[in-house]
Amino acid sequence: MVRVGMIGSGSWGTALAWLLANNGHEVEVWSHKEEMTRMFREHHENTDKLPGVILPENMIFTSDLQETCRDKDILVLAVPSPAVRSTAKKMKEYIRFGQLIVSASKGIEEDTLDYMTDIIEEEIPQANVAVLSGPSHAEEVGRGLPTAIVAGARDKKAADMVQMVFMSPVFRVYTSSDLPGIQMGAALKNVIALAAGIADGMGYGDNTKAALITRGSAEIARLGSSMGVHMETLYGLSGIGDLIVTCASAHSRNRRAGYLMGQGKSMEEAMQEVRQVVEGVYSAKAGLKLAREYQVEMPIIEAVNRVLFEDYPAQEAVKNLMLRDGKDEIAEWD
Ligand SMILES: NC(=O)C1=CN([C@@H]2O[C@H](COP(=O)(O)OP(=O)(O)OC[C@H]3O[C@@H](n4cnc5c(N)ncnc54)[C@H](O)[C@@H]3O)[C@@H](O)[C@H]2O)C=CC1
Ligand SMILES: O=C(CO)COP(=O)(O)O
Repeated sequence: MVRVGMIGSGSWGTALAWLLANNGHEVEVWSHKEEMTRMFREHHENTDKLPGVILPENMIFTSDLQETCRDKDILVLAVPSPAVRSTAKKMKEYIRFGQLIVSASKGIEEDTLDYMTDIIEEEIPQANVAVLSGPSHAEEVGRGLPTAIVAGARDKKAADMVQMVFMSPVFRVYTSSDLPGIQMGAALKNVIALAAGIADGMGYGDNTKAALITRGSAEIARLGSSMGVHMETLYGLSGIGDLIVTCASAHSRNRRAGYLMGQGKSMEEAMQEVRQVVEGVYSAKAGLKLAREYQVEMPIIEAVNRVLFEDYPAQEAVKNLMLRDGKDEIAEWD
């Protein structure tokens, strides 16, 4: 048994708290709003974001960050990516040297192009930072449906610890040393999911979606190759695995937001209707910035940016993608 502090109690923090409690760990859940803590204390359930997943009677809920960080073997940070830096800043003074913090958020910070683990390391230099990522919708993890995921850390001991704590008969955890690769795949798959959702919303078919998933994966791999991440990671659970689930699943918020936009809603309207964090909207500009910095062609990521931020009609974006100059898939002719 280990003591876990869950920082963030949206759908993902709630599902992970449920999983960890089922694994026999002592879990304390921090919410940034008192009203959320009251909801948890009253119902032992996140009635707003993950209804139906009942948390144990003895689980502690609080809005006191210091209390959640104190005396914990592991802290899991599961807030939306735009809140990771500000939350880490607040946590800093409560973290002891070498305390393990696992990032469960998916995104790339737009201004700095930092991954979530970079942000945590910058803000809390005394912490030992890891990441947990992969195809893992909270709605399914919270029902105990078999899921496989990756735990990444610089240090093997930390990755092993995360594997040991999270692993269960319904939650299989692989370890990895490729922190950048895991987080690049996790952030950029959300942008491709917006494109897949837009295509669905416009009434296009499975051929279109398969093309977007495959060519989206080629874009991410091209960038990854220029940035020196491992291709195995991008073709692994946190890369292609998460890309598949987010583009295909009925649970996906990014796909759903895209769908609404494909049906003619604005980005703001779609985000409001989804009511849960749509991380692809925050990672889209970061993806485009990386493409430019590393001089890599990423036409789908570029098209999503135009549709999201320039009011560019999705029909035109699709036409442009289809009518780009003909390209090779492989070009090793004799
Ligand atoms: N939901 C899922 O299936 C999965 C989500 N994730 C990642 O987990 C992260 C959190 O997502 P969800 O829990 O799904 O979001 P959610 O939309 O279910 O909940 C977000 C929660 O964050 C809270 N929040 C908003 N601003 C905050 C702040 N400044 N400080 C602290 N909390 C704040 C909101 O009150 C809300 O409870 C995201 O980066 C997401 O990509 C990762 C894997 C699976
Ligand atoms: O990252 C996630 C699942 O792995 C959640 O994001 P989506 O809900 O957009 O798929």
